[in-house]
Amino acid sequence: MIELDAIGKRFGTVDAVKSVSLTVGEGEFVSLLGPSGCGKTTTLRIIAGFESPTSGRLRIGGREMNDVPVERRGLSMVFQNYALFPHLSVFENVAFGLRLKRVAKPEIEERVRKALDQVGLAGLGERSPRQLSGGQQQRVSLARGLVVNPAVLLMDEPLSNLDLKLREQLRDEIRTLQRSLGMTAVYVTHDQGEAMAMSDRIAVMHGGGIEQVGTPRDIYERPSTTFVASFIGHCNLLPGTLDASGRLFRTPNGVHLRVASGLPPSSERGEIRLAIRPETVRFLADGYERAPGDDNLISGRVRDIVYLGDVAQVSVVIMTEGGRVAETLNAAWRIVRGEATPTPGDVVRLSVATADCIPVFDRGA
Ligand SMILES: Nc1ncnc2c1ncn2[C@@H]1O[C@H](COP(=O)(O)OP(=O)(O)OP(=O)(O)O)[C@@H](O)[C@H]1O
Repeated sequence: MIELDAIGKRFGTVDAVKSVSLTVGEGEFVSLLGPSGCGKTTTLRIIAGFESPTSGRLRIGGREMNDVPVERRGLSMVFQNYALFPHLSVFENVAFGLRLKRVAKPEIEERVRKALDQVGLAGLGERSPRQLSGGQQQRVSLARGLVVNPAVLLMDEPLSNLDLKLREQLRDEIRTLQRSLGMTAVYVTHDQGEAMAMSDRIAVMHGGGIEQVGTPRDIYERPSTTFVASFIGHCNLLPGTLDASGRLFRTPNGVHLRVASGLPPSSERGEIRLAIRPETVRFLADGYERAPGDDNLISGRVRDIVYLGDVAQVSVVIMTEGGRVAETLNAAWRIVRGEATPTPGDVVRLSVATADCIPVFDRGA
């Protein structure tokens, strides 16, 4: 449905977007996720037609769009700040696009009522936007986007002005509506939880480029770059090098870990690190001298423990076979009521599956 082919955008000397290629399928919900300034809004504005790319091609529904004006692209955009007309009623705000298109009056009536109904605002059409809460105002702007039956709905941080509870409620509503209408959606956010909960796929952006595209689960469980591993959730990132087979990782302090394969060709790689999610580290019962199956066995001493309610974050200083002190590894200890947790100074044995030791590389911004 949407194809970005090596899209770039330069403002003066700033490369806001660098050779972004991305395909969004019909009916798919894709998020552009990344920190402030990484180029996600600019990418969305290029899809919308508010900015023209400096390089690359954009196609929507198979049609070249580079020179097509905003209003002929068949899409709607929902903004962070709602962008409602304060002097028009809720009804008129939603009807605005239809009036521009000279849709007949009775049809406008019907479509606006339906759109207000879809976003849970039935009966509030005569109010002024000023008489609505932030969440209700964002619902109006969503209804205004939906009422024109767009092939594509673009959303730029639509929930970031709302409080947490409302954000969670609205994100579920938007997702349900998008699915039931079968609309294609591109959603910009810097909130990883939002991207995870809503998206079919996530494109993680950094420094104007895409670092990785994948399902929320791919991105979390199989990060391919250092940035993705650290931006999404918590992650240990051990320094070190891979041997020639690509299956054994060595840290500068002499810790050896067998790893998952699957790094891209060496030409693309910068510095390598080993990504290990804390919850994939298992604590072995006393007396274990070997890790189960093919897993890595790690011995260490507990340095610190932080209680977080459902889990405790345990930082363990790894000890090499020669008894030397090496890198620190954070592990998540699942709290069970009434059971003791490790305490600082304890010697522990840990195991991590080979498949959960993931070499990642630094793509560089
Ligand atoms: N009109 C503009 N003129 C000059 N520079 C711009 C313009 N718009 C964006 N930029 C720059 O391009 C880069 C990317 O901006 P963009 O707004 O796309 O990032 P973003 O990821 O959406 O960030 P945020 O979450 O803060 O909105 C930034 O360095 C920004 O300062």
